[in-house]
Amino acid sequence: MGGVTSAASSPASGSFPLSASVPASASGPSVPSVLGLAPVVPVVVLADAADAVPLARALVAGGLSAIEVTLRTPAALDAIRAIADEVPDAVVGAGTLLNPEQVAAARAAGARFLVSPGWSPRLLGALRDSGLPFLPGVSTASEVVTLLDEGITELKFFPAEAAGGTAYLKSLAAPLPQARFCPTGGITLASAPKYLALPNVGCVGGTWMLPADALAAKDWARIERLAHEAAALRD
Ligand SMILES: O=C(O)C(=O)C[C@H](O)[C@H](O)COP(=O)(O)O
Repeated sequence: MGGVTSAASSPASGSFPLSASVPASASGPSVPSVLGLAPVVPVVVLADAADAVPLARALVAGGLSAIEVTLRTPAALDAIRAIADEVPDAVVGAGTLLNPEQVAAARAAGARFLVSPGWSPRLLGALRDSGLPFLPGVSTASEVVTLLDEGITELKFFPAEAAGGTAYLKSLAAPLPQARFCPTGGITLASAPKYLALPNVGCVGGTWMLPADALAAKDWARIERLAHEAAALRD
């Protein structure tokens, strides 16, 4: 596993104007890889932070211990904090990060990895400086080339199904084999194995194990069963 290499390699000087606006990460030990955490990462949208701990316990019990909590709701930071404090077997991360302020807030809440649906130079600088493993979202070959040039080899492919799915990822693998992805967006229990079989895919993200009606009913047993089914995809 290559790990998140952004801290290790700096762009060739003058190679791309982005270099000027992306602060170099503080040097330090390399951080673990998001793609190495788990084959399936549940993407959680929580309306009520009180649901965070029982939900995380159900996911962990089902075998999904890397959990991305999206910053799409006001409850998200409290949810991350609660999982970090009370579910030691979970590895909680923050998703839907759009700006440096959210990166700082997610890190302070206890997020251990960071995910964004896309990237900007400012956001990328904050992700790098966080010292945490991160996955910036991309959906085109040019973005992959741009971020590879910045020394970043682990990426989220979003929105996976809408942007071209497995065929697109296969096409990227030929010229850009060093880029590895966590495809997310529209992936299901049925389609996940096709993604996980690709050499440039390290994990997939999705919400299929978190149906809205199960969340609304606080049906943690059902979510645990669905998590178990998803976790079995690694076998
Ligand atoms: O919130 C983010 O940061 C995102 O990038 C969006 C999520 O990855 C998708 O919402 C996944 O949801 P499904 O398509 O239901 O699997």
